[in-house]
Amino acid sequence: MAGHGAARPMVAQAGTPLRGTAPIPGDKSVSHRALILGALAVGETKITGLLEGEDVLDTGKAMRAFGAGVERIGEGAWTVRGVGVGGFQEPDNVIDHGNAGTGVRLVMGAMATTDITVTFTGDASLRSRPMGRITDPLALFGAEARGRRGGLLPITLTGATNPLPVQYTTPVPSAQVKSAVLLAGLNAPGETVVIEREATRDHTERMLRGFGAEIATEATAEGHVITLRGQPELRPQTIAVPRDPSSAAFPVVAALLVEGSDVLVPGIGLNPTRAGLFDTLVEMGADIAFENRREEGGEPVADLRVRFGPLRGVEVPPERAPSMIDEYPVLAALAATAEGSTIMRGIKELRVKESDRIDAMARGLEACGVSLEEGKDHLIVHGRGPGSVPGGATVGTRLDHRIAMAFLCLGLAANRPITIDDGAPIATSFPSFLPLMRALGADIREVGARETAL
Ligand SMILES: O=C(O)C1=C[C@@H](OP(=O)(O)O)[C@@H](O)[C@H](O)C1
Ligand SMILES: C=C(OP(=O)(O)O)C(=O)O
Repeated sequence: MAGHGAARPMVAQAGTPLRGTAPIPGDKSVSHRALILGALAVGETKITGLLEGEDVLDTGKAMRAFGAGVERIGEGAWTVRGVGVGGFQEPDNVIDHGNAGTGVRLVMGAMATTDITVTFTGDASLRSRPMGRITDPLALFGAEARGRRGGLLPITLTGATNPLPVQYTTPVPSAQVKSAVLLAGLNAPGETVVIEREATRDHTERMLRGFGAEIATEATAEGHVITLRGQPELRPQTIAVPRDPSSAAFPVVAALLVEGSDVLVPGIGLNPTRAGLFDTLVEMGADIAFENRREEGGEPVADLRVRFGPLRGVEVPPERAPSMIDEYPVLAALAATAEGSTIMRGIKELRVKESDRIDAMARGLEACGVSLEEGKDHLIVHGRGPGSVPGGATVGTRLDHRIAMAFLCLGLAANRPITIDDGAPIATSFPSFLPLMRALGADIREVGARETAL
C-alpha cells in the first residue's frame, strides 16, 4: 500500500527519442468492478488482464475478507468465487484500501445494504478525501456511518437491516458516487434510480448488465437516469479487462513531449466516457493514428500510433472533464511545451483526488519554470513550445501516482532533469511504468539506484 513503505525518489531527463511498443496494463476502474461484481455473483468469475496494482489488489483482499474466494491463477488471471448479492460476511478486521478512492467507495456501497458492520481505512492520502459524498446516499438506504470529523476515514459502516430502494441525484459528477449507490441498490428490493447531470464513466452499468442485472439508462432533460432492479442473482462472467487509457496517457504524452518519438500503444480502451484526453490531444494538433478499431470485452479499443510534432494550446471544454478527469495532470505537463495557453476549466474535482491536483501541478510546474494561472476551478498553462521548460527542480508528489508520472514525463523534455520526491505511489495504478518507459528509451531512474538494479 502506498505511503506505508519508504519514499522512492526518481529522476527523469532528456535523452534519445522514444521508440517501440508500450504494453499498457489492465484498466483500474474495470479491474475494481470485476472483483466486486465477481464477489457478488453466484459461482466462479474468470478475469484476464486484471491490473495487478496496489489499489486493485487491496480490493481483492477486501473481497476475500467479505467471504469471496479470490485466487491468482496466472499473470493478470484471477478467479473470484462469489457469495451472491447480500451474502457478504462480516470481516474480522479493519479493511484497509490503501490509496484507492475507487476501492473504498465502491466497496462501502457494495456492503451498505447487508446487515454487517465494517471499519474502513486507508493511507494518509485516502484518509484526507471526502467520504460524505458516499455515506450520505448510503444513509438513504438505511446504512449508518461513523467516521472522523468531516466524515473522514476511518469510517465504521453498519449496513441496512431492511434496505429501502433509493432515488438519488449525484451532487458532483462522480462515477464512484454513482457506482456506490448502484452497488448498494443491488441488495435493496425494488428499483434504485441514480440521476447524473453529466455522464461519467459507465463501467459499472456495462458490467452489471453483463452479470445479468436488469439495468436501464435513459438520457433525459435532467441528465442520465439509471434504473436498477434490486436483488438479482448475478451470473458469473468471463471478463477480459481492456488496457487502461488513463495509464496509456503517460507514454502517449511522453511521445508527444520528446522530439523524434514514434510509439505504438496497442489495445487501448476508448470508451467515450474515458477518451476525453485523446480528443483534446487531437485538437492540439497531435499526430495520433487510431488503428485497428475493434471491440474487446464489450469496450471499444484501438491501437494508438503516436508521433512527436508541434502542438498548440487549446481550451478544453469544461463538459469534457468527466471523460478525462484523471488526465489533467499529464495534460498540464504537456501544455507547457505547446505553443500558447491551454485553458482547463470546470476541474475543481481535481482538488479532492489523491492530492489537490490543481495545487500539486501548479507548484510543480512553477518550480520547473513554467508560467501558469490557477483558480478554485481552473488551471491555465502558458506553453512556450518545445525546448522551453527549464526543469531542474524537485517536485513533491504528495502520495499521488498521477502527479509523479506527469512530472517524470515532463522531465524527458526539460532542459535540466526533473526529480520527484517519491515515485512509490506509481505502483498503485501502473506498476510497470518504469520498465515500460525505459524500454521505450526514456531516461528515468530511481535516485541512488544503480543502472542494473532497475
Ligand atoms: O469510478 C471510477 O473508477 C473512478 C472515478 C473517478 O473518480 P470520481 O468518481 O471521484 O470522479 C476517477 O477519478 C477515478 O480514478 C476512478
Ligand atoms: C483518482 C484516482 O483514483 P482513486 O479515486 O481510485 O484513488 C486516479 O487513479 O487518478
